[in-house]
Amino acid sequence: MSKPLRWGIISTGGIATNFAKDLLTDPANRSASDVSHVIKAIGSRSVPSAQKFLDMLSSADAPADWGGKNGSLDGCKAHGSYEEVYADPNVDVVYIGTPHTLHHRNTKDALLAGKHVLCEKPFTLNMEELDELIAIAKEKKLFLMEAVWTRFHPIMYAIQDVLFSGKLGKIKRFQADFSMNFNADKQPDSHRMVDPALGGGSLLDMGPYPSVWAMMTLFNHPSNNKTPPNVLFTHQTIYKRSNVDLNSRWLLEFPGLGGVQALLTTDMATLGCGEMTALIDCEEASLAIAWGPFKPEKFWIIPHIARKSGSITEKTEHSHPVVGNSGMAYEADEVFRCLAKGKLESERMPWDESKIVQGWFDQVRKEGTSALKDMKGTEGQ
Ligand SMILES: NC(=O)C1=CN([C@@H]2O[C@H](COP(=O)(O)OP(=O)(O)OC[C@H]3O[C@@H](n4cnc5c(N)ncnc54)[C@H](OP(=O)(O)O)[C@@H]3O)[C@@H](O)[C@H]2O)C=CC1
Ligand SMILES: O=C1OC[C@@H](O)[C@H](O)[C@H]1O
Repeated sequence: MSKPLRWGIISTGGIATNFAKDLLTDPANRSASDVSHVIKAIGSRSVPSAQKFLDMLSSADAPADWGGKNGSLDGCKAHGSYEEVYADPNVDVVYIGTPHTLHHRNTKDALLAGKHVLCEKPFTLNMEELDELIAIAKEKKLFLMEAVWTRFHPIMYAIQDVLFSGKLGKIKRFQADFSMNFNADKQPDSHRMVDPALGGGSLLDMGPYPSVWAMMTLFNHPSNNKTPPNVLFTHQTIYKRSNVDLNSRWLLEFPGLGGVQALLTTDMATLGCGEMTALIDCEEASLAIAWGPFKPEKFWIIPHIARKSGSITEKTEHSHPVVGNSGMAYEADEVFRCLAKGKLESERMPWDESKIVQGWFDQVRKEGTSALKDMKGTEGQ
């Protein structure tokens, strides 16, 4: 195994907490004998908050307590600015867990300081920002990846195996949804789901998940030959209080799959059914993916028995849990493996696929009426 990968963590919010804890879990519990992660720096907008985060990691419960006991936090510094993490010589790669509108600024600063970057979803606010980051990564020969963790989960590989084997026949129709009630009315104006200045609304926060299922099952289907879909229509309903989108819908058509249509939806004010997140209707049966869209652990193959068609006769349940971590360690392992091989981008989460999804979001925003419609990014700044 190569040397441990030395992480710097930018921000101390909800997801940075989950990610950092997962770095401290035992890779053996997820059968990853070839990786090793250590955390060398925490960056927050204030020293007390960085220190509090470090203290929390140092006293984390199982399974994240493994790292503390095994030296993964040794020499970790609590910095009162993000810049100090970018400049820290003990850091190889920076994880960015800030609100959406800061992703471009933070990633650019880290790359310009010579660090590899794993940045939370959605990668950027618009295509121009993303193009600029990719150009910098290429020029400086640095690794760059959008942290779409679901791509690396055991269930994603299992679902692709079933669909790509052809045993369900051709895919005919697709729908995927992320609906959850964020109780926006009860949140302060500054909440990242409410505030347009932080990239609020359902599209940018929740949209990566219906998108990941469409990308991994349809776009990456061998018969599709990586042909990008057309966006047939888009719609957004607006939250009057702050003018962000309460829900978004967009309909894709995949010419490479004979015109399969995919309806993608997000809602931040409506609870979905809570059982299912995506449905893929195929010739021989349907494949239904359990909730939640970010980390389902089960899927079902459902025969067309009632309609007396299809060759599959039994409904079957398939369980593929995340093991020994909360689901974010797999993407960290991908970063380790890519860097060990000297790669600048991941084949499982390539730049071009981030760009396809970014293109959908740009179109949905431009065709909608939210405050984010004409919002300028920070590219070039
Ligand atoms: N992969 C996944 O499952 C998930 C991903 N996410 C993504 O992670 C990112 C952050 O989400 P989440 O952790 O829920 O957000 P939080 O609001 O919990 O945390 C965001 C952090 O960003 C830092 N920050 C810097 N500037 C600001 C600002 N102006 N306002 C607020 N915070 C600021 C703060 O850290 P500090 O004060 O230390 O600088 C803050 O704690 C988003 O991109 C989101 O889409 C979110 C949830 C799940
Ligand atoms: O990425 C995410 O997944 C889980 C959701 O609760 C969260 O809002 C979103 O950012």
